[in-house]
Parts: sequence; structure tokens; C-alpha cells
Amino acid sequence: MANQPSHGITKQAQVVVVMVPFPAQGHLNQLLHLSRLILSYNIPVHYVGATTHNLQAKKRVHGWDPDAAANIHFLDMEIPPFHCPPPNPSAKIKFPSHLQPAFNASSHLAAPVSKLLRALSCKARKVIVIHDSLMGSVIQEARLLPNVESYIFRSVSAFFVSLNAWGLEGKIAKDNEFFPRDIPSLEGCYTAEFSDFLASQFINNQKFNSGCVYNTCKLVEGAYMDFLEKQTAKEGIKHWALGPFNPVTIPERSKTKRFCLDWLDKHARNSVIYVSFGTTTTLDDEQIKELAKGLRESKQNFVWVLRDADEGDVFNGKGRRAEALPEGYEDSVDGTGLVVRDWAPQLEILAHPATGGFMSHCGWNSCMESITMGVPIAAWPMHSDQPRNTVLITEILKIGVVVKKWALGDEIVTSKIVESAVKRLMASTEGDEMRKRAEEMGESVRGSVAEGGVSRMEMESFIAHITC
Ligand SMILES: O=c1ccn([C@@H]2O[C@H](COP(=O)(O)OP(=O)(O)O[C@H]3O[C@H](CO)[C@@H](O)[C@H](O)[C@H]3O)[C@@H](O)[C@H]2O)c(=O)[nH]1
Repeated sequence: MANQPSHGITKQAQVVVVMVPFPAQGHLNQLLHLSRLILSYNIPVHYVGATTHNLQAKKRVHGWDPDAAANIHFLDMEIPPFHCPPPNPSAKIKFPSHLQPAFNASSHLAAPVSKLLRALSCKARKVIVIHDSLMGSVIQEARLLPNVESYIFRSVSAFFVSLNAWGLEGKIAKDNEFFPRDIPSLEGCYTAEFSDFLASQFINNQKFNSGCVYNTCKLVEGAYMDFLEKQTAKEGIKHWALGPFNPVTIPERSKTKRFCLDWLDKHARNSVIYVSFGTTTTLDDEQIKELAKGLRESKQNFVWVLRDADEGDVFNGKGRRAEALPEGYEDSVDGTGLVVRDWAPQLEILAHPATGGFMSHCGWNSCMESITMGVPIAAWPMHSDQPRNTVLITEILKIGVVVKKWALGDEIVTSKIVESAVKRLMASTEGDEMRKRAEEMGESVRGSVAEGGVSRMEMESFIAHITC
């Protein structure tokens, strides 16, 4: 460990928080953002992970600088080396199965995390562990320590958790007005190996759970938060909607030296669609060509982040697929389209006034970032929770259009489909209405973190609960 566990504890009476994130960008990111919110209550935070994952989280975060924050301690744990193959663009199931060795390797954190928690529990009055729901096995030994409490972080929407966690699909559709009747199946969402991994973590989660926290806002998912609260009322398990975790405003200075933000500066308000599929999607060459053509034919401005899924070690991966684009493509869209191959400042792009739409796979970070910044979504789900998030965005919140219906399976999305979805979102009255709704929702969500706002009150309730 680079840092010693005793950092940040000065007297017996303190409460400390230990974050145990799952080693994938969409998870590392959320718990790092949550750390910033907890730190603002003067509670020290220990962020625990393998050295490479801690570095990844810090290097990629947008909207604040963890290195400049006081009282956050990155505990870089050494784990045995693991090898992940590169992503496979032609895999039938789009779930990033190449990352499974990294997921499995996280079990090596159990021993150092236990050691850390034992050390902290001797010095602090209370140790609050906030762990990803996929890291349940890593914190089990802490059950034996009298002053350690464990809170499960659900990295997905409350809507998705409501549908899955208690296996209620059939019952919900009939009994509850807040759930639509047609819910996409989970077939094709995960590999069998990952489903087994999920199941094993959930068995552990049930053994040691003081409550659940979510990166959502009651203004967006209040009905589902209430639903979850009722489901676990008998066990006394509470649920807090502490989001949005991401900063709701972007500091001006972080815009420096960002080519795509300068490019956006030259475009009119709401005239650009941002296209990005997170860190776990790899499209095959044919699909990249169809997407490229569809974007050009739509005649709308776009910023497209063309990257493969992350590799196991993001500092060694290529992350780019330049060769798949049709010859001369970038020249042919010069001025209207920008292809980005590096890590893009997504939060800043979504916050930019020129961005009026987001073509997204509907990963939960992307959904929350887009909702916060008031940008409607063209939803193209790839795997995991994304098909169901698509339902939340398009049917329930009505702030988006569907690009690809999940029922189409692994069928290619043609350029015509892309073109029509982009035009529907960016150049139609229906799209304008969605943008208006998204902007209104964004404004209230940003307001919810201010004094007296609903998210601020949830956070205050959580802080009061863990410090009492
Ligand atoms: O060039 C890039 C690419 C991505 N991002 C950020 O990377 C994150 C991506 O997260 P997300 O949108 O959630 O997508 P995934 O990376 O695919 O996330 C995985 O984890 C999420 C949380 O569990 C799930 O909801 C998704 O389905 C799952 O694929 C977001 O914060 C983006 O802002 C950038 O900032 N720049």
C-alpha cells in the first residue's frame, strides 16, 4: 500500500468512509464522484483499489481534481498481475467479457481491505464501508468488526434495480402503474460467466448490508426509490438517492486545451449531437461504417468518440479504431463532424450549449450526466442494464428516442436507421419537445443539490445516519 491506513484519522471520535469500487470505469467513476460529496462534510475518505485502477479513476475524472482535494486517501493495493485479452469486435454478446479476468482479480483485494478495515476500526469511532454491489465478497471479514457498517452502492438506475433485485418482473407489470408492461429481456445482456459472478456477489451482499445508496435523484426516479424502500421496509434496509454524483457545474478552467470543446464553441446552441458508447462497447467494422454514413447523411453536426471498449489495463490499450472508417471520411465531414479517438471530456461536452443531443448506449453514468446537463438521448443499448435504461429514458421520462430496439438482437443498425434517429432527435418538433423536457429536468436536477433541494436533503439524511 502506498498510503498507510491511519491517514486522515486524528482522534477517536471520527467517522471515516472507505470506498470499495468495482474495477471498471463506469463504477470507479461513480464512487470517486461520491467521494467528493462525502468530503464536503469533512469526513475523510479512503478510496481503495489496485494501483492501476486508482490511477485510472483519478486521471479520467471530469469536473474536479481529486489530487487537489484534501482528506481523500488513495490506497493503492498491489494485486497479482492479471491478463485481459483485447476486446472482440465480432462477439455476438456485446458485454465486455474480455474484462472478466480483471473482475475476478478483484478478489485479491479481500485480504488487504480486511487489514485496512481492522486498522481503521481501532482508530475511528465508526468505519463506513461503501462498496460496489459487485464487490460484496471483498468486505465480508469486516462483519466481525463491531464498529464497521457496510452500505451497498448500486451503480445502475433505481428502475433497473427495482426490476431485477427481487425478481419481480411479472408481478410489477400487473400491479404497479409506474412500471411499463413490456420490459426488455435480459437475454444477451451478460455472459454466463458474468451472471455467475453477479450471483456470487449478491449472496455476499445479503449477509452484510446496512443500506443502499444510488446515483440517482428523486426528481428523476422517485417512484422507484419509494418502491425499493417498501420492498425492504421489513428488514429495515434504507435506500438513499444521493445523485447526481457528477458535478452539476463545470469549472471554467478545465476547458483549456480541449480541441473538441473549442470545436463546439464554433457551433450554434443545440446544433450538435454527441455520439459515444461509454467504455465497454466495441463495434465491428461494418457497424462503424454504417454509423459513419448515417451521421453524415443526417446532415446534422456531430462529435463522435470512436473508441473500443477499455482494455484490462487502460494505460496499455489502444482504445481507437481509425482504420474502420471509410476512406476520406473525416475530410468529407470537415466542419460538420468531428471524430475523437482519445478520452473525451464527456461531462464538459454535455454541458456545452452547442450540444443538443446525445447518441448513447445508455450506461448509467452517461444517462445521469446527460440528464444533469439537460440533453436528450438517442438510445442505442448494447448490453447489461442499458436496454432497460432505454425504457426509462424514452418511455418513462420521455427525453429520448430509440435508435435500436433491443428485440432486434445482433442485427446491424443500418445507416438509414441512424440517419432517421438523428434527424428525429435533432431536427423535428418531437425532438424539440424532448429537448425542452430534458432541459427542464436538467435544471431541476442541478437545483436539487443546492441547499434545501431534494438530493441535498437525501445526502444530509445519509450523513446524519452514518455519523450518529
Ligand atoms: O471518451 C470518453 C468515454 C467515456 N467517458 C466517461 O465514461 C463513463 C462511461 O460510463 P457509462 O456511461 O456508465 O458506460 P460504461 O462505461 O459502459 O459503464 C458500465 O457501467 C455502468 C454502471 O454500472 C453501467 O450502467 C453500464 O451499462 C456498463 O456498461 C461516463 O462517465 C463518461 O462520461 C468519458 O468521459 N470520455
